[in-house]
Amino acid sequence: MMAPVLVLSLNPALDLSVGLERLAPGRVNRTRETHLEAAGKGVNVARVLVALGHRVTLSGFLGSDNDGVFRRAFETLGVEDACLRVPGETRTNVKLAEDDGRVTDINGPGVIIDAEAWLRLIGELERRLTASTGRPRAVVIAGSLPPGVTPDKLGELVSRVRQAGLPAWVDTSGPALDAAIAAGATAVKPNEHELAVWAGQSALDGAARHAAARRLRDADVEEAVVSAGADGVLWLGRGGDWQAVPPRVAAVNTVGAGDTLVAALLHGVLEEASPDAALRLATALSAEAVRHVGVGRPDAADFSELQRQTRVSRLDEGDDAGGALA
Ligand SMILES: O=P(O)(O)OC[C@H]1O[C@](O)(CO)[C@@H](O)[C@@H]1O
Repeated sequence: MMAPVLVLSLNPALDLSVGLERLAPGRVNRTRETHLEAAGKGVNVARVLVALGHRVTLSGFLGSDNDGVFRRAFETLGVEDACLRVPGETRTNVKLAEDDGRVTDINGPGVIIDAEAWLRLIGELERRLTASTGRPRAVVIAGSLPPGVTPDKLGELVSRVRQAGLPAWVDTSGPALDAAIAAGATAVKPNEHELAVWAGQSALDGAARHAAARRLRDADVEEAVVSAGADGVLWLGRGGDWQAVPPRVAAVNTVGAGDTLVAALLHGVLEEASPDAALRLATALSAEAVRHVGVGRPDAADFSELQRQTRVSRLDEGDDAGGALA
């Protein structure tokens, strides 16, 4: 079994994925298929880490009124369920996936977290960070903040993880991203839009995106990772500046691709893979994810081929890197 990881999902979601030919706003639409799944960024990260062989404990908050789908998913996956139950329902997020690959996300705010629930989470985190056995090797905090959890509170989680001497990988956006960076997050993964917001610009591409990613790393982040859909991934970290471009795939549903990237890249770092092999695996798995509803499947029959077709290059030296992580 590979390194144990603690994942904090502060704002999980039931994802209702709806496949339809073309969305006609304001009209009656007929769906082709619908699929309800336990999700949210932290839950998706946990799924991928488990598929890659890690022991995963998931904590955070779940509404006690509708936790059945989550309980069953965690049991099936073999994820240790350390989620705290709070009164109410976990939000349902709707994902409208049209035939041309366009996806419309409709995400709810989440269940209200009061001071008592927050203290319970801090207690749970401290127990995990100081456990004499099964202590995690890394902590991932992924997703938006539910009502009642301020960016400062997210910063408190990051600080506690860092004070315990563990890496904190954070995938969030807006003021929460600022707070995570200020608190010393080890790694952050905005997408290109979230990076533009962070950089105070309307949009970023090419050299401007690379420059903003450099600023992010220089904000004292060890690993700055930027996902940009079919344009690929920028990874500026301790192993240098890297870029990966995935092979073209038929996009069915892009939801979960970024979560797949975070999990698979952390896997590579924990397993001490070379930067090019780690980035190749993570980028290829993220491309695999967009071919269907849900996260990337490392057991896909053509996964080695997807890795082989992923172009990885070093930006600060200019040499093309080869090799795939088995
Ligand atoms: O926490 P946020 O930013 O609202 O995002 C939640 C959504 O993100 C996803 O995890 C995909 O990244 C979905 O499963 C979920 O509905």
